[in-house]
Amino acid sequence: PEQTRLKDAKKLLNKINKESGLWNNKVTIASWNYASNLTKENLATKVNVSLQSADYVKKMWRQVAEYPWQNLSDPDLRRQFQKLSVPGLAVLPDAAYEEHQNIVSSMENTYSTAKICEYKNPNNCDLALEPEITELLANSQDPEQLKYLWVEWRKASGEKVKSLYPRYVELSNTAAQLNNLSNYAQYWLKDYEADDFPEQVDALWQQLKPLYLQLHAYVRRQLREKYGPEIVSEDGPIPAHLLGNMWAQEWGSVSKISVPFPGKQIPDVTARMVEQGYNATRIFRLAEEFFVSLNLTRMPDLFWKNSILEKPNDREIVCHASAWDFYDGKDFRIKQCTRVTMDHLLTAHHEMGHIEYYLQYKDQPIVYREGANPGFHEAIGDVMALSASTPGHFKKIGLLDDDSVDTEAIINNLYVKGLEKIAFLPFAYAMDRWRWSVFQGKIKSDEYNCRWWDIAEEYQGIEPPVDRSEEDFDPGAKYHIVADVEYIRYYVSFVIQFQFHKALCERAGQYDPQNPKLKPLHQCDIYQSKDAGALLGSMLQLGSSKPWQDAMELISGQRVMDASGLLEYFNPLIEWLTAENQKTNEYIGWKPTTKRCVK
Ligand SMILES: C=C(C[SeH])C(=O)N1CCC[C@H]1C(=O)O
Ligand SMILES: [Zn+2]
Repeated sequence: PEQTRLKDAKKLLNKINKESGLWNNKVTIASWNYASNLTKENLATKVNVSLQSADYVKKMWRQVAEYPWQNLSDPDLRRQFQKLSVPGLAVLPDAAYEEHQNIVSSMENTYSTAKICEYKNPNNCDLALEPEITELLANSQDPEQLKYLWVEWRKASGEKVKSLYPRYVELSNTAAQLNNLSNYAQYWLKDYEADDFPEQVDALWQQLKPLYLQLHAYVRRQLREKYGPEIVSEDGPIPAHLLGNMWAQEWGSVSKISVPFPGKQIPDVTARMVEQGYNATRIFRLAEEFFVSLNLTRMPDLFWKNSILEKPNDREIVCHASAWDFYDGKDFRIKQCTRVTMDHLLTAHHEMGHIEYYLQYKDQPIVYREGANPGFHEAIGDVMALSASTPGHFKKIGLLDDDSVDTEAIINNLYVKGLEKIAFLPFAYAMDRWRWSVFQGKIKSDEYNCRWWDIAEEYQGIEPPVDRSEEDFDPGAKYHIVADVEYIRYYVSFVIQFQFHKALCERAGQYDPQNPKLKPLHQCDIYQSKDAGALLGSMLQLGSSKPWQDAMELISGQRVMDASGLLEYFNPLIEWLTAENQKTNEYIGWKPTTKRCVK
């Protein structure tokens, strides 16, 4: 009878839940130990533990496959079994799984330990991406030095892992097929629970591209005025090395030379943070205080004890910021090579958003301890940062004196935010447009690099500072490519975080589209709103126990991703940029690059 079957099913799920919790904890500890001390011994231990864990996963996988769970009457039990039936890479045969682990660890190690020599000083070849190269790229205004850093980083990172990537693709696709999915792109996309998800992503891009074109045209003009028409053309792609970021993924660093109203306040609080003696711990305590003000959960003591918030000077570690769940309901950590800058203050909120999500769903079954979809997990911290980085909030915490909100100040603030949020969209889309095509076999290994630049030109309207070739492997110069981390999650996050922001601002009584007497969306600060915190917390507690459309409906009343929050937030900027580009008769868009990519 059905009751007996349900009782049996729950018993099996409880057993699997307990076992997989223990194995996840062991694997996460071994992964943490390697990522925070990149030695051969720690790598061997990590691979060894994950192979043991994979043996368990394969056994569990077979047990689930033989269990008649598909016709259980309880949809929640079916959902748990469905997730257990697609366990991922661990179902590769041991040798293949070990090879996949070693390839990814090797690519990530190369990236994390890559060094280049100082520009015009071959005696110092100790520059790492974090902090040295990142800071030079953000602050230098010497186009030759910028070109040098851009090229040398790619030689030291991407080019070094080029030979490994085809085998990584092959093994990843094999794993996907063992999981009954056609390729690794489909394996990644399954987490978005929508057959037309790529089309949803493209529809959002069609809606947002006009914003990007206006920002692109305005920034290109500003860079041309700074660096001259020889380097920055009137109607071509923007040379990627001038945008203040190694991957041109966010352009915040060029605000100082391009802000619309230079005399007015620019909300870059880095200098004030340094002046006030901010350090890593104080940055994270400030972020925590924001979550606590919403009546969300504070960081457990273990978090402060086990996290690594500053780059150690006695060993090599993976400096790319990350947040870790150890699946025991107690141990949650961040690893970040924190610098005292506004950018890292925002990143601290981003990472702590992951920890808050872990804390909120820590009592869910293991299979549900993930975001409603991966984009949700990336959005939470950014939603806090949207409030925490308003001029009004910065003034409240003493990081900004002038929080005036006259038109010119508003345009400056939205411009700085737009360089971070609007510029990012085509980059994030391009990242997985390229990888989806690679996993689907539409891009072959002998055209990896030139197709990468076709896509970067098509979506971002950027070009390399020098010709490229298939000797290069520029995708491998970006962390998520070498570390096997899916990226469309960030594109989703940068859209839905404004949907969440709008919903929480309304719940906090800070914003109402029908009431112009309240503040505009971009000035909303949900700080100390227990109502907003309760609404957000109720969504976070779900983990992935419900389809993301249910979680979206709970917080925003909608069951779809919707760009109108982002469009509303940036509306004053879009109007200003459009008018400004008309005034200067700017060419909107870009003609094909003159740079070549040699097959
Ligand atoms: C901060 C993290 C760790 Se989840 C990150 O990788 N981000 C955050 C924004 C986009 C993306 C990147 O750096 O490429
Ligand atoms: Zn993240």
